[in-house]
Amino acid sequence: MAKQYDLVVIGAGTAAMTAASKVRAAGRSVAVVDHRPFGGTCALRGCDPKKMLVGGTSAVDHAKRMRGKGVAGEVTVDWPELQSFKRSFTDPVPSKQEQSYASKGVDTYHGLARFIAPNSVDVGGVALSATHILLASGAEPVKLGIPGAEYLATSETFLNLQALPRHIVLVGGGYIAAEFSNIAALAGAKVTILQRSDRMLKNFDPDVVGWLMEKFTALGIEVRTHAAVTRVDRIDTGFVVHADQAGTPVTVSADLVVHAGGRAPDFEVMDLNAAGVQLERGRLVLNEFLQSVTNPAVYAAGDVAQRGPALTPVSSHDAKVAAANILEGNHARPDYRAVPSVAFTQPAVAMVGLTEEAAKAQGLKFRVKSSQTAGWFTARQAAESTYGFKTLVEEGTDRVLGAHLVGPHAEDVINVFALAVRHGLTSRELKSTMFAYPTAASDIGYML
Ligand SMILES: Cc1cc2nc3c(=O)[nH]c(=O)nc-3n(C[C@H](O)[C@H](O)[C@H](O)COP(=O)(O)OP(=O)(O)OC[C@H]3O[C@@H](n4cnc5c(N)ncnc54)[C@H](O)[C@@H]3O)c2cc1C
Ligand SMILES: NC(=O)c1ccc[n+]([C@@H]2O[C@H](COP(=O)([O-])OP(=O)(O)OC[C@H]3O[C@@H](n4cnc5c(N)ncnc54)[C@H](O)[C@@H]3O)[C@@H](O)[C@H]2O)c1
Repeated sequence: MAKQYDLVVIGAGTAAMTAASKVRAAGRSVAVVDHRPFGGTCALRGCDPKKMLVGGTSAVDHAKRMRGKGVAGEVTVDWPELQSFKRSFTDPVPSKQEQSYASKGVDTYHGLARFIAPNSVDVGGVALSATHILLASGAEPVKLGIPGAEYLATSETFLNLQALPRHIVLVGGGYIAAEFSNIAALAGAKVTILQRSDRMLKNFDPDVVGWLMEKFTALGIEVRTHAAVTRVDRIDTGFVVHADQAGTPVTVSADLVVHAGGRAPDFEVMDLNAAGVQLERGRLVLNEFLQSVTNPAVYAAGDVAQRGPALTPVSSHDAKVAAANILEGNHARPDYRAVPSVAFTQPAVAMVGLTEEAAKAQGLKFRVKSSQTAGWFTARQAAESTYGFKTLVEEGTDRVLGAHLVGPHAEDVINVFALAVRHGLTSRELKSTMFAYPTAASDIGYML
């Protein structure tokens, strides 16, 4: 006989923890299912382990920048030690998460969840039925559909490398390529990025990314744009990556080839047909309440929902919305205004709100202020030559529409702009705010 719950959550990542906790706190019975260690992508295979590695490589970058300015000697990354440092965070995550679920009275199941009926899933021979089922099953690297794709290492493999290969090729030029190239280059590897588009980090402002590319060059990272990877061959000494670079076939040899070509949900294993959950062009068909339009028992949150950007804060935001609708009936809608986004390069690049292109497309009248500011104190004090910004402010209302930053502490300063954009603060209000000095946030007034 099937075990009965008010809510079954598929996945045990960020979205799952938020939704399960909220629904359980309201007194409902909840089960969480994952076929991998509990904790999900961000804590185990994404944001957090990545940032632990960045902790080491950014220290090396800073030491290098300060050489001849009061810091002497060679500082290098000890990769195995840095990996141990990372594991000091990641290793305890699954048991902590399971303890957290247990302490809340949430049941946990290990195995792949597969629908067997509109309200039921099978997990390794155990049937779970529920009034509601939340898909919080995240995303996986997309299938690149090229010969030799099986030779590509995933981002997870890269984050767990016990030894750093000499030459790494990254297939793709988005977030993962930007961040991993910096980690690998600062740890001593030769890095080549093969990016199909005309530039890296397409979500970010082109000028700001252009300034960042100068730093990539300084780090020795080779970025090839208009280079679509078409095939990967395995040879005795490693791999040969074939690409079509602006119509010309090129090859690059590598010791490791890493998939950085995008992520998408994998619905195959879940058998959505058995639940009557409709997909359209690879996406769940959801209403404004994050509920399946064809099976009202099913909601979705986070990367699997593909509604907001595939970022951790969006997963928890979606989960709060879905939990509220499950508990109280449909009334909450996700609000994706001003989701800040950061690529943790050296230095970080960050954005929030509208790009110039998007603001123009919306027919808005706005002023742009933009400058490279390596001469400002924030950059000089950090001995960082890459520092710049672009801000968009609406004419008439004076509302801050968007901010695009690259430089020391951009990953933190962007949150102040996020507050302004989300809550409709004006440029005047931001400029009249006192920020502690000397901090990078104290530059905000000059950026507007
Ligand atoms: C390398 C990397 C770095 C990143 N860095 C950042 C960052 O710095 N900042 C940021 O905001 N975002 C970052 N992200 C994105 C972020 O990790 C995701 O947006 C977020 O973790 C998604 O959370 P989620 O709860 O939606 O899904 P996940 O955390 O992916 O959880 C889904 C879980 O569902 C399980 N699952 C899937 N199918 C089934 C099934 N059928 N049965 C049972 N279990 C199943 C999976 O095993 C997985 O554990 C990064 C991603 C990657 C890959
Ligand atoms: N700091 C962060 O917030 C962070 C970090 C890492 C990942 N993420 C999340 O994970 C997602 C996946 O990251 P990602 O970097 O894999 O994807 P991405 O979508 O950021 O970039 C993928 C890039 O790969 C290119 N590409 C695809 N196939 C290619 C091919 N055959 N040859 C050459 N280029 C090819 C695409 O043109 C695209 O520009 C991100 O979209 C983001 O949501 C976030």
